[in-house]
Amino acid sequence: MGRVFLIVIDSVGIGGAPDADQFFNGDLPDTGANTVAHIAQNVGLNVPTLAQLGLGQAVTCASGIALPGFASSPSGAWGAATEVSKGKDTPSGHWELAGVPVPWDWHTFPKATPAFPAKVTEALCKAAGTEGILANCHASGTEVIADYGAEHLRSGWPICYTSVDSVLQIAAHEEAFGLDRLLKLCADVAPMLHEMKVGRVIARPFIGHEGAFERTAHRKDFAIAPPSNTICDYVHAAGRKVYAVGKIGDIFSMRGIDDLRKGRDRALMDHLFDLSGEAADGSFVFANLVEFDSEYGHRRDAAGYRDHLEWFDGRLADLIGTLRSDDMLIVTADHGNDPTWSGTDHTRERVPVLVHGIGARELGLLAFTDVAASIADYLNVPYAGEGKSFL
Ligand SMILES: O=P(O)(O)O[C@H]1O[C@H](CO)[C@@H](O)[C@H]1O
Ligand SMILES: [Mn+2]
Ligand SMILES: [Mn+2]
Repeated sequence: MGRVFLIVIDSVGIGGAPDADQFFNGDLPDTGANTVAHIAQNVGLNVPTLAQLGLGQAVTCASGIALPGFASSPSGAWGAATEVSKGKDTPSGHWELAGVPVPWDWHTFPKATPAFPAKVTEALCKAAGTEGILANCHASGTEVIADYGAEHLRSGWPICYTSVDSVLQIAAHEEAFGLDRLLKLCADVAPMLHEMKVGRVIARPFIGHEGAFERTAHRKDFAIAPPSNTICDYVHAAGRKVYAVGKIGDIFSMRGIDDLRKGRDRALMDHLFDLSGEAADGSFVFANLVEFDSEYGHRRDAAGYRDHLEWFDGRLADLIGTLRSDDMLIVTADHGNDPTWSGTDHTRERVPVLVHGIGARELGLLAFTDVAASIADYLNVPYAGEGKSFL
């Protein structure tokens, strides 16, 4: 029996979200944001594997923009999916791809200083054993450690910040503050934040000294559990194996997941090659590659984003070459993060749905939940979630 490989390339949006005007970066709405098209138009983009799967057609389907130089007759099945959840964040996107649109309004913090209400600050101080916290505002994670890292080393106070997403992020020095202490701090305050419908408390450890602080790979997300069964739960309940690669374990609070493999994107691709060889018959491999978003999208680095896409494209060609003829592979995304846009936040966009293994055809405009319904259909497992199979 074939397997399904679902790869979320984090933030690789293709524009055209009908509700983009309701989402903002600073004062500017996300209307017109288009991660893939703007990278291609501004710094060039050579991704023959994704193009062959139908990326160019998906961009046109999502946003009406025609990209020159992309394959004219794809050999994959291609579509563009529209999100309905009222959040342009990672959990919203992944849960909805997994069949569960978010049923509530996320709690976000105001763009003010202090951003956090007194009860949250008090809980942070109590859990950290400190007199106060640093930052307490909206910030970019690399800038906030450059701005407050030295003060953090002097005072020992954790650096607490947020964004337009429903997050409370805590940055602390891995050696001076301690990684275990940071993780415990996040775990201690997470239940209170989840109660407030704040989606995630995120540990953001860093190392280095003044002028040369650097985040490490030990980031950990403490996320609210999905409100109902996801495709992982359905596949797992049917007695099939579910393999998570990258952040997927955190995003789904490990629910319905049998096996977790982590690392940076390059290592995650290696895990996918291993799983192409060893994943069980009828299993589901669910991967997230985050560096498009964390290293290039939020940093507004279009050339870096392009280079990472081109690296992925080459590895994807090789990965497809190792799959079995009865496997299905889907490449999609969870939201946009247009590196040419204003601000440093995600952008509300449609996402590509590029499918290898079901022949060449146009899937057209899809719902995010159609991805989950199609995976259940392909694996022939009972599924009572939302969405319609595109098979
Ligand atoms: O600037 P950094 O710390 O990377 O923050 C980003 O990471 C958060 C979680 O993905 C997002 O909400 C965004 O603010
Ligand atoms: Mn994301
Ligand atoms: Mn992000």
